[in-house]
Amino acid sequence: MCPHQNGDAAAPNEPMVQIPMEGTPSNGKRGTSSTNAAAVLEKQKQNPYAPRASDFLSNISNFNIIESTLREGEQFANAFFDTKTKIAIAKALDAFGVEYIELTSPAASEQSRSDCAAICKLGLKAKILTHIRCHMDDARIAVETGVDGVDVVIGTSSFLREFSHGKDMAYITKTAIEVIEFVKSKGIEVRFSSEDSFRSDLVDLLSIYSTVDKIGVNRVGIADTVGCANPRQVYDLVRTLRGVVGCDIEIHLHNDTGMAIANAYTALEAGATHIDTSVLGIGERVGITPLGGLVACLYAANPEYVKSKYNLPMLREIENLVAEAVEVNVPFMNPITGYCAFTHKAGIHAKAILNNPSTYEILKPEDFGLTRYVSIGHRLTGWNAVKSRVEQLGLKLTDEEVKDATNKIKELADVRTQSMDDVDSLLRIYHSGIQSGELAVGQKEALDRLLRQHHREAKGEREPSSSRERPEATTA
Ligand SMILES: CC(=O)SCCNC(=O)CCNC(=O)[C@H](O)C(C)(C)COP(=O)(O)OP(=O)(O)OC[C@H]1O[C@@H](n2cnc3c(N)ncnc32)[C@H](O)[C@@H]1OP(=O)(O)O
Ligand SMILES: O=C(O)CCC(=O)C(=O)O
Ligand SMILES: [Zn+2]
Repeated sequence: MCPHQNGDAAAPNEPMVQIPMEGTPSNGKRGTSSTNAAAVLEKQKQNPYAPRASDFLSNISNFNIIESTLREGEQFANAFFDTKTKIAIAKALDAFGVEYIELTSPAASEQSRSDCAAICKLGLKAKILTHIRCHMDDARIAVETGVDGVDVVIGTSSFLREFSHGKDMAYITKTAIEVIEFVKSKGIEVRFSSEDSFRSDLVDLLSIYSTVDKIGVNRVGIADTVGCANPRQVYDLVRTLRGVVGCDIEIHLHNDTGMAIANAYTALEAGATHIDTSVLGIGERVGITPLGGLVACLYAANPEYVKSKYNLPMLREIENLVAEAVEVNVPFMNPITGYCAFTHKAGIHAKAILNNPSTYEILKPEDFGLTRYVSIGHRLTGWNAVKSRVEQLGLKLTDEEVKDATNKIKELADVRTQSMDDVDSLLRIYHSGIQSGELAVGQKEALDRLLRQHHREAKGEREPSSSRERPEATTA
């Protein structure tokens, strides 16, 4: 079980030191889209990766999240959300600050319809959307639920036209107009999306988007339904569409090849305004752009893009809520909340992290209500990490002595990873040996004797800790 799911911060099965957050220098900030051209050019001279003047289309500092855990997420094979769980997830997402919450079609089942109506009555700040087929029957049910908007979708690729609904572009266009005008007549938002956009004919796409834009659709949506798109294709399609429609542009990206976060970021750079996410990325197959991963990616561009809008420390709680609801663990490599997301191990990393966490961290754990750790009791450790533990324990050792003790930790860790208790006892024994004069730097046999003596004394009081013991994280 991941420690996060026990409500604990990241902490792998190794001894770790929690290190201070104070005085952490801010991450290198990149300019915003409002930066003037001269400043941008100057910045580019210093950093070729800084935003370019041509990035005028970019919405990375100004975007909306359409959170689809309660629609796309319900399509995850393991998902079953009862009413109570749906309400808990909707409330948590609202408290986090997402702009929109998308719900399963009320045409799916009677329970789906009544849950949709119930969530609409919660009075959340987030706008509530439901997601329907491009069909008048679905639209009539949707507008009666009390939603703030309806997301309409229909497949435009040859695959879907042939093997799903069997309709041609003329029929799709005619029905889209009818459904959009009907939803608009109810005074609520309407979005039109082409399913499987990246395998659709570009002329067909631009033609239907242009038509629905002209009749006043609020947003058009692009969907990488099969997860086949790469960032360059996403950039090209969104940028082209940006030149064709005046309305907002939403994008929905599946993660079959692991591109969903990169593609979402690129879509914003190209002028998309709304990104679909789900918590932990759950959805059909391997799902879509994960909320946490998107937040991490935008934070890395500039922390203010997300800090100003979202309650970042809630992310872990929301992920745990959804993970529990769909009976999965938060993946160990999950951005931000993964088991070891803020744990540093190798000696070279540990030294630099202790001097300045930004050396090896692009995300500040404290911004997410999380804690940074340095792992010590392993063969990759270094004397700087050990010294920081020595200081935390209030022991007085010279640098030479810390290096000597570090050699012993490495020798022991070559056999098995040392727990925090193991490291602490070794350091205390080493320290008292030095204080009493029983030990001096380099006296390996004397140190071994003192350690053996300690183990004999401890025997019977407690079992030696196992190499995979749950670590204690100590406060700095
Ligand atoms: C890529 C996506 O994730 S899109 C969203 C997917 N979401 C859902 O499917 C919601 C849950 N779905 C359901 O509960 C059901 O599939 C329902 C209620 C929507 C439809 O159920 P059924 O009427 O039994 O049809 P079934 O699911 O077998 O087939 C889908 C039907 O919708 C039609 N269809 C498929 N996509 C669309 C579309 N975008 N617009 C209009 N009609 C469509 C198909 O042609 C088929 O029609 P048919 O009954 O004439 O064969
Ligand atoms: O409505 C949309 O834009 C996307 C629908 C969907 O889930 C998909 O195409 O994968
Ligand atoms: Zn999808």
